[in-house]
This record gives sequence, C-alpha cells and structure tokens, in this order.
Amino acid sequence: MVWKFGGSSVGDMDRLRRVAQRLVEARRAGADVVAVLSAMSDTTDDLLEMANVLTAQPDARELDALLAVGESMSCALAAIAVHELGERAVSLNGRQAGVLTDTAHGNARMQSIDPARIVAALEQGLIVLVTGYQGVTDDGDVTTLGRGGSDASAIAVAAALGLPECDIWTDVPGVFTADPRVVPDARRLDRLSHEAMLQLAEAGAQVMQPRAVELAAAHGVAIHVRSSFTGEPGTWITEVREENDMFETARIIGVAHRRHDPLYQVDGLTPAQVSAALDGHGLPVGSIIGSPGELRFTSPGAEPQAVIAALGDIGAAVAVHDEELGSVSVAGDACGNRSEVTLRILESLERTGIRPVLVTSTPSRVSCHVASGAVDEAARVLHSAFGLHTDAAAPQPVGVALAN
Ligand SMILES: Nc1ncnc2c1ncn2[C@@H]1O[C@H](COP(=O)(O)OP(=O)(O)O)[C@@H](O)[C@H]1O
Ligand SMILES: N[C@@H](CC(=O)OP(=O)(O)O)C(=O)O
Repeated sequence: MVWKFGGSSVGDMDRLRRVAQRLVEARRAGADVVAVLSAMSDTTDDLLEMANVLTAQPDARELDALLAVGESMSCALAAIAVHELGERAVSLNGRQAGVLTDTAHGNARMQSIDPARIVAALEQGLIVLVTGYQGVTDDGDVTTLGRGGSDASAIAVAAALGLPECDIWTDVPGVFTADPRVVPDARRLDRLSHEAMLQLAEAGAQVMQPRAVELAAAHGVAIHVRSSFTGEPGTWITEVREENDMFETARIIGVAHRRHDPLYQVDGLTPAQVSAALDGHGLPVGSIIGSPGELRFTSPGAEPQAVIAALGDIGAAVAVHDEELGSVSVAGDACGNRSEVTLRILESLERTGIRPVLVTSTPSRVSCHVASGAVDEAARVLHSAFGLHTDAAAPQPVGVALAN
C-alpha cells in the first residue's frame, strides 16, 4: 500500500509519532508499507521566507535544494519514530526513490520512477518512507514538483508499484462539496470521479493537487482521501463516472475558491508572448484580455512570485491589478454550457452585493473573480444557491442536478 500524509498530519512531533504508530500497525498486520510524507505543516513556507530574507528572486536551483529539506526531515524523523516503536524502516529521498524529473526547478514534472530501491526495501520487510514533493534531474540536481506536490509523488509511486489505489491522509475526513472550513454545511462526498475531482482541484480545492488527480486518472489509480485524525473511511475518487440521469441538465459537484487569484497587467506584449513566458515556467494560462498595449491575464494557482519571474525572464514588468482579487467557482458536468447556471451564480452574488470583475467559463466550470475579502462569503452564497448542503439528488428548479 502507498499512504500519503500531508503537512498537517505530520505537523508536530506527536502527530509524526501517531503516523509512525499507524504505519507500524499496518506492517504488523502484514502489509507492505510505503508512506510518502510532506514537510511538517509550515516548514516549506518557513524555508521560502528564509530565502526571501536574502533576496526577492532566489536562484531556482538553490531554492529547490532548500525547499526539499522539509520532506527529507519528516521522513528521517518518521523512520526514527518507527525504530523507536520496534519496527524497521528506511527513509528515501527523491533520488533514492528513483523519481526522475525534468529541469523545471520549482515546478518540475516527473518523467519516470524506478522503484527498485523501494521494492528491495519492502522485500527486506522495511517500512519505506519516501519524501514527497522532490525529485532529481538526469544531472543529479534536486527539483521540487510545485506546491502541494506530495500528492503527485504518492500517486506516481503507487502507479510505479502497479498498485490500484493510494490513500491520501489529511486533516479533513474526505472531499466535500466546498471547503468545510469556509462553508460549514458543506457535505462530504462518498465518491466522485477523477474528472470531477480535477474540476474542483483546478478551481482551487486544496485537498488534492490537480496534477496528482491527472496522474491518477492516467494510471487508473483510485484515491482514498481520509482524515489522519479519525481514521474513518473518507471519499473515494475513482475512474467510474457518475451516471448523469438528468437528461440535458447540468450536474453541480461543488464550489471551490482561491482567496488569492490575481489579475496581472503587462504592457507591450502580445497574448502569445505572455502565454510563452508562462509556459516556459510550467505555469498555467487562465484568461488573457485586453489589447497588446495593455494586457490583463490570470494564472490560476500560480504563486505571484513565479509569474513575476516568468515575465521578468523576457524583460517584461508585471503589475498586479490594484484590487486584491480571489476567485470562486462552481464546478460540474455541463454547467458552463448552461446559461441558467451562470445566471443563478451572478444573481446570487449580486443580491449579496458581490460584483465579479471577471467571469470565465469552461464546459465544466464557471469562475468569478471577486475581491479577496468577499471570496469566503461568495463560496457560501453559491453553495447554498445550488442547494449543495442537501442530500437530495433531485433536479433543482432550473434543471441543475447534484452530484451525490
Ligand atoms: N472540497 C474540499 N473538500 C475538503 N477539503 C477541502 C476542500 N476544498 C479545500 N479544502 C481544504 O483542503 C485542506 C487539506 O489540504 P492541505 O491543507 O493541502 O492538506 P495536507 O496538509 O494534508 O496536504 C483542508 O483542510 C480543507 O480546508
Ligand atoms: N511541502 C510542500 C509539498 C506538499 O505537498 O505539501 P502538503 O502535502 O502539506 O500540501 C508544500 O508545502 O507545498
């Protein structure tokens, strides 16, 4: 089995010890245990801040060498905790675990995993602790996989070992119809498809990294998202697509938000030049609007620093739109194709005095950029506007059905 524990699950020494205990119990029950660990809670942010004390633009290679330390620390500590509990364990960093990536420091893509060393350690009966978030280039340089990248590491290790599933242990008991910390009546989903999870994740649902969901879909790995604090069964993300029995109706899965989703402004570039600059750094292109003299664009989920660096590389100065913006999205099958969904979103927000500055839609998502301070309220308003707190799978008045 491959279990991934996020930063919150290994957030302090007690939690780390509890993770070790869980691994030891699984091993004693006869399982081959591989655990992929993230850095302890705020460690990655703390390391980043340390670099930023020295410079606003740290060298990308050295920054990766620094950030990777967090995951190495968790794994070594967990191995020590397992030893103390009387079992054998070994920690493996990205290189030792055979995680080969490209050279895009800060946002590297995995090219292959050679799990030979993991397999050998399992054959010796060891509990194997693998660092999430990090890999190594052909030249032996350390890389990191982008924020939240331990999810992708875990799925990739499970796929490389030929396993059909991977457990993601986190600080909430599964995937909800919205972030349960922001929308108190959000409902936990028992099951959803990779595609549906991807829609939520791309819109900002932090519980799973989008790249990890894509990897899981590509390799047929089912994901079990569950709480490391309670251990109860959580949400299964599987290949099976939900049946949409609502003929020609949209099917709403949930609401996702980003408190910070800036609108950037750049002068004197064409859309293709902006796109090329972002692409060169592996950053997403959201919307691009305006004329070449004065373009505005979004890069959903990208760190502002990374966007500024990407455009800086081609000599362009980027400004962030004067109002601090975030985004809130409604995700679901065919929802972006249905004008009544967009209408319900805009009317509900307007009734609450929230006016989006940018509205974008894809077939599976409608997203609104609103003031950062209004994002949480907007998420609650939209969650309730689509009746997502109820259990009913009945069609809503405008022909919007709920995922269950
Ligand atoms: N739809 C959602 N369902 C569950 N959790 C969500 C959702 N959207 C956002 N979240 C947030 O994701 C958090 C878990 O992700 P993260 O903080 O990256 O965990 P970890 O430390 O385990 O990697 C939860 O605490 C929750 O606030
Ligand atoms: N530590 C890295 C990688 C990661 O995946 O963390 P977490 O699993 O806690 O989201 C980060 O903070 O981005």
